[in-house]
Amino acid sequence: MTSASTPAPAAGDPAPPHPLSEHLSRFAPVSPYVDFDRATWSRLSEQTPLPLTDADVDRLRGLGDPIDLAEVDAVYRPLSRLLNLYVTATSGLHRATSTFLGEDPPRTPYVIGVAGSVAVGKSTTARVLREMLARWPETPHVELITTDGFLYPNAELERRGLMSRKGFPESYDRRALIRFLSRVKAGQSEVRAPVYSHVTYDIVPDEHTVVHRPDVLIVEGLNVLQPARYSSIDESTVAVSDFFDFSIYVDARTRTIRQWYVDRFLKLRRTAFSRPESYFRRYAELSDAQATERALSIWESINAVNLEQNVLPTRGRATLVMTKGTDHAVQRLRLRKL
Ligand SMILES: Nc1ncnc2c1ncn2[C@@H]1O[C@H](COP(=O)(O)OP(=O)(O)O)[C@@H](O)[C@H]1O
Ligand SMILES: CC(C)(COP(=O)(O)O)[C@@H](O)C(=O)NCCC(=O)O
Repeated sequence: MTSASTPAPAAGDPAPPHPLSEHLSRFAPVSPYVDFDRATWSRLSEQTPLPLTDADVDRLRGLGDPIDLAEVDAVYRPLSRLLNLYVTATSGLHRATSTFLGEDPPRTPYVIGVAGSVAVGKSTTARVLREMLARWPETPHVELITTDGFLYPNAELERRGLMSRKGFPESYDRRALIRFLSRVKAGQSEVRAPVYSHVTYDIVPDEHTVVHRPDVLIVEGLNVLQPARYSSIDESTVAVSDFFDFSIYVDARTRTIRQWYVDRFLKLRRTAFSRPESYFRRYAELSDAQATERALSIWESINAVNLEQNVLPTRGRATLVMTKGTDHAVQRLRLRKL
């Protein structure tokens, strides 16, 4: 009912404020993110050239990830432009600090973390970004490491009772990873990281990747956004993410990722699992139904638990959250503005 002193709203007038709106807005959390749908995001960098070709994307695509040039154009072109702006701004900030201190330190690498569940496609995201960023004249030298190299070797995981918790935060040598990152950030000319093999399911003895003072280092792994853990034995409470200048969380619904994990497991039977040195050799002979059952059991007992308990809770710490749909295409992007 409308009273005589309150004229009826005309069509097109804004809705009157809810009587409690002022009160409620005082308590409503302000999102630190600005939200984009795919189309709005893709329009953000129309002037930026796309440096990759179909052949490049074919080479970078991970197993089970159907990424194509249209996806790179819509999602990664704006992202590489944004990162180029951030890299330039950050190096200006470092120069200001050096001027203030009267020092001439080595150039500090710009470090980008890529987090998300097992099988969500972090590797493809990290590889495409590496390629795109290396095409900018400011950052020709981009290196990529995955945190699986810092998992404890299986013998040590067994000693600690952690063989069924591979990928959980406690299965990594966190101090070694932090040592590695501080050396890279300090501009050391050669920093070594251990190597993990998905085929032997273990650290490769006596093998290392060497990072040579990159302009940008991309660090990809499940747990890279974990907060520091305080421990009275380990006096360091530094987190891996303290070394990041930017971080990306690759996201999708859990039930979608579970399907991707199962699909990939079925494909791996014909490739990696059938190699004589494969830890999963016994799975190569399984029927589709048996392999699906095995994959679901690994997913539910290890990867889903880790996702829910450790990985998903770190999503809100990322600078950018990229959310994929069931077809792997990124549908939504949230960029931290606060
Ligand atoms: N059992 C396996 N054998 C061989 N390669 C694997 C196996 N599991 C995963 N991979 C590969 O290892 C890489 C990392 O996988 P994962 O940690 O699940 O991250 P993501 O799928 O998010 O990139 C991917 O390229 C994937 O195809
Ligand atoms: C090696 C991984 C822990 C991922 O390591 P990351 O590079 O993300 O640190 C993961 O891919 C894995 O193998 N998890 C064990 C359970 C499984 O086989 O799915």
